[in-house]
Amino acid sequence: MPKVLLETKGIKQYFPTGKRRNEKKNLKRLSEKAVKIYKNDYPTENPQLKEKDLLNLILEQFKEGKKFSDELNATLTEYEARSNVHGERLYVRANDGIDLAIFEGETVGLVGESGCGKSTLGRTILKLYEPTEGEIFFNGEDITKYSSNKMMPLRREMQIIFQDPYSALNPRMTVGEIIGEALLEHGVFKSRNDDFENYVKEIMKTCGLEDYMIYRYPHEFSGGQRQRIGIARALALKPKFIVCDEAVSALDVSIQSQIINLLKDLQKEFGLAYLFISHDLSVVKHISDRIGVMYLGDMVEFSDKDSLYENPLHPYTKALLSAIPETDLQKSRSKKKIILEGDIPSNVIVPTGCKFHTRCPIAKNICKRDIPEFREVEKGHFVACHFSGAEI
Ligand SMILES: Nc1ncnc2c1ncn2[C@@H]1O[C@H](COP(=O)(O)OP(=O)(O)OP(=O)(O)O)[C@@H](O)[C@H]1O
Repeated sequence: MPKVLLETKGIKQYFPTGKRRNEKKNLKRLSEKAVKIYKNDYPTENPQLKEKDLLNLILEQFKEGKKFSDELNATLTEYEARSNVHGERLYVRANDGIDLAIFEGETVGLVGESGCGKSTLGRTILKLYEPTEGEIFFNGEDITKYSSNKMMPLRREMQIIFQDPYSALNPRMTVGEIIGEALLEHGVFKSRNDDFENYVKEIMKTCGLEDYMIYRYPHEFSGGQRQRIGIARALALKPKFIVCDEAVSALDVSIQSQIINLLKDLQKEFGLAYLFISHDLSVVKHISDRIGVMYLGDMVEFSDKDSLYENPLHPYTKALLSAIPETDLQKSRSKKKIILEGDIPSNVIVPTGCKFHTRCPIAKNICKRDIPEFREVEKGHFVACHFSGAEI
């Protein structure tokens, strides 16, 4: 049985956005708008009711699933979401209670649309952000409350590779200095002596970089080579765990597969565990053992790779998978495309009930009202949906 290396329990990461102002005005504006549309769409229904009572009636019907016009639906959804915000401040709810376990030597992929909170989770796990709520364990040690000083020895074991190989490397430092910086900081070497240089060259070689590059500057290299430099830097301290945050997204497809193969080789050689963050499900497929799908700060599905691709249970996962292009023409023709309507809602004013209900093709009344539990429906396959697995 593999050992759990990293675990999060109920991680919440809320970023304050400022004071909540004019909320009463907003609600008033929305309720007036809803009543106006309703009166226009159904001029003969309940003309005797006062505005307030009419609004309550409309909201009741909305929750019961009555089909209104798109405009009225959108207005009522926003009204409900805004009524649902408590307290004085508004927050960006980047992570809204995430449980995750990563085993030694495995790769967990994390997918979801831009802004759903993947990077925030990766950074919170590394304690680059303090979590608003929840707990983080590394190697069984509760590191939630560790100060940056106390985190220092653990930093050797937990590293990150960033998306943009162009901006992530200091242009004033040579490749050797970039890769070796952490070695000096952590006292692995006292100075840039011969042993230091040989060690850096060895790491470079492992990452497919040649010796001569050690005295060169990042701008002299291609995107793929720069990403190799970023990987070498992360690897220098021989970590156990690396967060790869969109590590191949900025690269050409052919270079992407080279870097993924390099990451896989390094994993085998050093027994590394990765949290591999990407918005692209076809990239994640090549490297992950297990995959989590995020939507608006929540983990909505989590499972081993095969189960997820062969038997997706959440309508959002199904929609993401249906968007992957098929190379086989036959398969491509028979593949059902699920087009999600509308935009991702704000993660400040979040929808009530299941956050996905505003875009979900199979949403029912309960979805507007009740938050679905994140539950294990098959061994190791978790999903947060009232109608998991239902046909779309
Ligand atoms: N330091 C911060 N302060 C305030 N809000 C933040 C901060 N970092 C992230 N956010 C917000 O949190 C939400 C989640 O962002 P995050 O970068 O984690 O998403 P993501 O899924 O990684 O998206 P992308 O792939 O575009 O980076 C976004 O709405 C973002 O604007």
